[in-house]
This record gives sequence, structure tokens and C-alpha cells, in this order.
Amino acid sequence: MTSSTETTLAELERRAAARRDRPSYGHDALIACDRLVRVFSADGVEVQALQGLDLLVTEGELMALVGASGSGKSTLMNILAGLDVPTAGSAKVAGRDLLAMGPKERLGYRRDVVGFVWQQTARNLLSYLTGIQNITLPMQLRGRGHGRARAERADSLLRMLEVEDCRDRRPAQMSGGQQQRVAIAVALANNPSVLLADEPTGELDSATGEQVFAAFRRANEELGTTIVIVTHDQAVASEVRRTVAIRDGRTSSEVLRHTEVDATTGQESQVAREYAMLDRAGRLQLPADYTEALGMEHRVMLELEPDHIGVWPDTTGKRDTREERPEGRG
Ligand SMILES: Nc1ncnc2c1ncn2[C@@H]1O[C@H](COP(=O)(O)OP(=O)(O)OP(=O)(O)O)[C@@H](O)[C@H]1O
Repeated sequence: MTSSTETTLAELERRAAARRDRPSYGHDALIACDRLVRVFSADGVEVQALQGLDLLVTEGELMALVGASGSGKSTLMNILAGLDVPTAGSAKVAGRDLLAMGPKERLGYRRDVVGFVWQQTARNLLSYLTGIQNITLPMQLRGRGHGRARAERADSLLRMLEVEDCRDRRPAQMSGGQQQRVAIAVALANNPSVLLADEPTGELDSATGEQVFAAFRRANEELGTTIVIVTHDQAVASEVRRTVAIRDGRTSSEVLRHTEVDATTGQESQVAREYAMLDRAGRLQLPADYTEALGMEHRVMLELEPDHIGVWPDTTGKRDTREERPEGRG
């Protein structure tokens, strides 16, 4: 064996060891979806609702999920809510493996780990119970604490979300926005690690939607609850620090926002930047308007630069065609 081969072997061993010791994907995330797949079969036709979706959400985040109709948002939310099981891949929430849970664990997961708020208010609240009864019910079902402690927690949630006046009213006696804020209190009753909301402002006018979003923000800031909101509402999507877009069952891009303070004037401004997603296999989805603008399809040329990677349209085929084209034809 030559010395250069020995070096190569030693180097390979070193790399293999480094790979083994590397922390697993999403080890420090509260929600970790890894190559998540969900296939539905209906009338012999298969629909791939999720096609290898990767998503990491850190504890304490308040983030939005956006995407065209049919892109897979609700499918993902149902999986995270423990209501549906993925076909393949992995999904972990607060250390629970959503593919490995049995029916009993799944029930416990839905009761203790996640809370949800749906678009349809009727799905969130029981019509024959008052606000406070709706909020204490999940605590009662969990069987922890005494009546007074439960009522105290419910009252503090009603106060925090500014709907104390709905305490003794039934849902029909509340406005749509109040119903959604009481629904947030119900979802928070058992102090879940994650609060999931699917189009929670979908049926509300923009001013009311803003109040409901403010209630989510308060829950996130005061209780530290991690919140994922699926929304078509641009106002909601632009007010969170992180918006993840789903396209064709995969996360396709992300917008991150932060506040910058002008050093001279001291004025604050919101800065938003869009990122493309690089999956674990190194695949990158380029925005369709970029690839179309440069006529990129099938193949692109890549070049590694010290601080970036250049992507160029592949001109080989075009040049060949031009060269082969008989004279006088274009
Ligand atoms: N139970 C099901 N059986 C068959 N196909 C389904 C089922 N649920 C969802 N799908 C299909 O999976 C794809 C993703 O649907 P999903 O509801 O997750 O999209 P979405 O992004 O939430 O859309 P919307 O914004 O309209 O709610 C769609 O093509 C949908 O028709």
C-alpha cells in the first residue's frame, strides 16, 4: 500500500468517525420532521400530500406556514397534532416519536403535548358550555388539580387573552374573534409544549384577525409556548419572525425577519430576507421565476467560489443545436 493510499484511508476513517459523532438531525429542535412522506390512496389513485418534507422548529418559536391550496399544510398539521400518521420519514415533537406511538400514547400526546386551534370555531368550543367550562374541561379530562386550581388557571388565561367578559358566556354569545381567543385558552389549558393553529383567522375580518394574532403572540411571549400557525393571512405571515413556505409537499423557502436599528437616527425597521431550503441530501429548490428568467431547465452549471456557489444555465445543448442548425434557419 502506498503512503498516499494510507493517508486516504486514515482520512476516510476520520471522516466516518466525525459523521458518527455528529449530533443527529434536529436533535435540539422541539419539532423535527425528517423526509416526511404522506401518501393517500383514494379510489385506486395515490396522492402524495407530503413528499419528503423537512422542518425544524426551535422551542419558543412563533412561526407561520404558508403555501398554495393542496400544498400539504393541513396534512402536516394533522400529523403534528397526532391525528394522522405519516407513511414514511420521521416526525418528533418534544421528544415523542409520532410514528412509533401506540393508541394510548397518542391520546396522551394530544392531551398533554399539543394544543390546537382550528379555523372553524365549532370545532374548537363546545356550544353548550360557557367560556370557563370549555377551558376547564381539558384539565378535568386530564384529571389533575382541583376545581379551584383549574378555575384559577382558566381565569388567568382569560385575563391574559383579554376575554374575561366571555367567562360565563356560551360560544353563541361571543363574537368570532372572542371565540377564537377562548379557543386559544382551551388549547393552552394543559400547558402544551406546542400550540398548532390551522387558519385561525380565516373566518375573521382583518381587524379581528389582528386581535386574535395578538393573543397568539401574548401566549408565545408570556408562556413561552412554541406556536405554529398555518395561514393565508398576509398580515399574520408578515408579523412573525419566520415564515416557511410549503410547495408540493416540501418546504420550499423561508422568510426570516428581524428588527434593525439605524445607528444614526435610532429608528427601528423590519428587515425581511427570503431563503431557499437546502435539504439533507444537498438538494436546493430554485424559485421558478429565477429559473424561468434564465431559461434554466434539467441541468445547470455549478461553481464553488470562496464565499458562494454560482449557478449558471447549461448552454452546451443550446450551443450544439445552434451549431448543428442548418444555415438560414434562425
Ligand atoms: N384524506 C385524504 N384523502 C385523499 N387525499 C387527500 C386527503 N387529505 C388530503 N389529500 C390531498 O393531499 C394534498 C394536500 O392536501 P392538504 O389538505 O394537506 O393541503 P393544504 O395545503 O392544507 O390545502 P388548503 O390550503 O386548501 O387547506 C391535496 O392534493 C389533497 O387533495
